[in-house]
Amino acid sequence: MITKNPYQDNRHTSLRTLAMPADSNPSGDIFGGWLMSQMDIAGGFYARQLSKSRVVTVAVEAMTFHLPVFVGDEVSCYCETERLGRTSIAVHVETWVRRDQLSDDSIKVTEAVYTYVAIDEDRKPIPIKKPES
Ligand SMILES: CCCCCCCCCCCCCCCC(=O)SCCNC(=O)CCNC(=O)[C@H](O)C(C)(C)COP(=O)(O)OP(=O)(O)OC[C@H]1O[C@@H](n2cnc3c(N)ncnc32)[C@H](O)[C@@H]1OP(=O)(O)O
Repeated sequence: MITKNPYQDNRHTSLRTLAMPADSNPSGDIFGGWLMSQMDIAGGFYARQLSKSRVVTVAVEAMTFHLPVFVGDEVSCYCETERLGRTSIAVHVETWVRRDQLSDDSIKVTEAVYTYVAIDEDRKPIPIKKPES
């Protein structure tokens, strides 16, 4: 199902890459684990930028694979803050793919909520400064 990608304006783009043959299973579908890894990196960039500190992933919730990803798909991960805690940030990550390079049509394939914790040099949680509104 092709729908309008609400993130098309690139505001929340945290990662864009290409699904390669080495990322696929013998049937030609892209491994879910590869996608989860890309989404973790995307959410990590987002959380790091927001917290201005090193972050580690503490939990992944509500992982849903809506549709398969194929070799050659342009894969984009988009991030939004789901919840900002004292030392943690929950990031809603959506993954959309584009198959036809000549079209702007995109398909939402995966979404999940990744939670990151800001840490110091001793790997201890540290408070995240609230962004000024
Ligand atoms: C331009 C330059 C570029 C530089 C280039 C940099 C690249 C940058 C991008 C790459 C980004 C890669 C992103 C991947 C990052 C990993 O892959 S990290 C590897 C996998 N993760 C780990 O190894 C983490 C292992 N776990 C831990 O070390 C400890 O559990 C933690 C995370 C430090 C937490 O320690 P803790 O003592 O449990 O802390 P605690 O005070 O109880 O809880 C801290 C917070 O976590 C929350 N929390 C704890 N458990 C949970 C849970 N199960 N669910 C939800 N929240 C939880 C608590 O509620 C609390 O939140 P707040 O209420 O403070 O907001």
